[in-house]
Amino acid sequence: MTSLASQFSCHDDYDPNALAVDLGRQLILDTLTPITGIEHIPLRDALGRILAEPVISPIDVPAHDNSAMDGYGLRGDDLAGDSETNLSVIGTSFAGHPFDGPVGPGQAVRIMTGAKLPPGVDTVVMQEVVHATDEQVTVPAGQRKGQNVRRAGEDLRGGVAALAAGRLIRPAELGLIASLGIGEVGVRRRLRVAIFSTGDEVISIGTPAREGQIYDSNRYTLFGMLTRLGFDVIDIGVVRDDPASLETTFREAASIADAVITSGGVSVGEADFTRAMMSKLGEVLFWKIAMKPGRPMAFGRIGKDDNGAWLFGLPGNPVAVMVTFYQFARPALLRLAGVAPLPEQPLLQAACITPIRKAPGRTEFLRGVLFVEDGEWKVRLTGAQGSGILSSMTDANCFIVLGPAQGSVAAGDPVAVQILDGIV
Ligand SMILES: Nc1nc2c(c(=O)[nH]1)N[C@H]1C(S)=C(S)[C@@H](COP(=O)(O)OP(=O)(O)OC[C@H]3O[C@@H](n4cnc5c(N)ncnc54)[C@H](O)[C@@H]3O)O[C@H]1N2
Ligand code: MOO
Repeated sequence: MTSLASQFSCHDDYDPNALAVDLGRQLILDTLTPITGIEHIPLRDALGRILAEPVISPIDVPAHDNSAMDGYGLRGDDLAGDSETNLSVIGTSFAGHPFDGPVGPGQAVRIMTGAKLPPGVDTVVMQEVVHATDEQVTVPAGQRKGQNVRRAGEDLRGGVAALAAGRLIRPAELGLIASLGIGEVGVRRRLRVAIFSTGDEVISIGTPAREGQIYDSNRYTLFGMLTRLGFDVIDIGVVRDDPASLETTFREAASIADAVITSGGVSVGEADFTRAMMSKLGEVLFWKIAMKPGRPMAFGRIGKDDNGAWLFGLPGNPVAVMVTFYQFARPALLRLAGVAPLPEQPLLQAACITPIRKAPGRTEFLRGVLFVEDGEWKVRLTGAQGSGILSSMTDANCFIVLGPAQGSVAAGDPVAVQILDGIV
């Protein structure tokens, strides 16, 4: 690997004292190369996985011209234009049971939605607008040749890539692949991510907390965020602030995972052995990011080749873990897992009803509740915003993103909002 330090320090904008959020994110993305390895799996199992090869359509979808309405199929040239058209009904075309014979001038067929157009038919008139008996149909003036017809291949063309490699398979992709008659797909193997927490004060649930001890929440938020991305999570537990245990754990984690995420120990405290151990075992950069929360962060690689893994050393504070995960680790891990570069998630603009004090110079990610009032997007703060206050995340449905140039926000000012949950 090219030296991370040399790569990053030669960047014009690099400031080791406070790296801009966008720059840090980009530097990480530029460093990572996706994992390799393809698994061929049944379609339903592919939900949430990433295509390792394109899906080539073996057929046109739809396979034939068909009706978009229940009504009458006819020849567009028969339409009289400004007056009614009378046609004789010679049969019915059902979806799955087409009317095979040709439809000649002056003739029509009863046709259902999805039914193949018989030869000669190029136009469908919906049944609600006609007068019809079993033998005869009267079509009103004003119908257009070619209307209400779905053309063969208008969704997907045979021989062409319907989905590119690197596409995340969501419900829409499952349906689209199924529409091609394909029951198995080639996906990237699942990304393996090891997590552990550090700190003598941190204990796992199940152990009674003594004075000064706290329950580990970071492994749970990390487990949740990683699992929702479809990754395999290897939970290593809590590691004491002790160099020997840290060294063993880092080595083991790097040998079994593609990426290791730790929380705590990246600041400058006297018990921050994690930081020293990361430096000893790999090429790791310690960043101060110009953001709040989530100022200290480590990124790099520990271990060598197959025994190595990418490292994200997130700060210990529970909200800082979630913010740095969403802003840095999430896009990086998706790239590592093989997702093709994603368009930037669009930020919404909303009127902030809570005034916020802020000095320019860093990006702040405040926890907010986005809502609609009087037809307008509005957002309010969840309450206290300390980086240890995890209830500010549970109450939130969005981050309010105040960029580096932004100063204080007055009530009613527009702010950028990043929505936490989508519907797909
Ligand atoms: N002199 C300075 N002090 C601090 C700085 C600084 O720049 N200079 N930065 C502050 C910021 S910002 C943060 S964030 C923290 C990050 O420090 P560490 O990554 O070393 O984290 P810890 O000190 O280990 O823990 C911070 C905080 O979070 C609690 N914690 C840790 N792990 C967990 C866990 N698994 N579950 C729940 N809570 C956890 C821990 O008890 C501490 O309260 O440093 C500041 N200080
Ligand atoms: O910025 Mo620190 O990361 O929580 O408060």
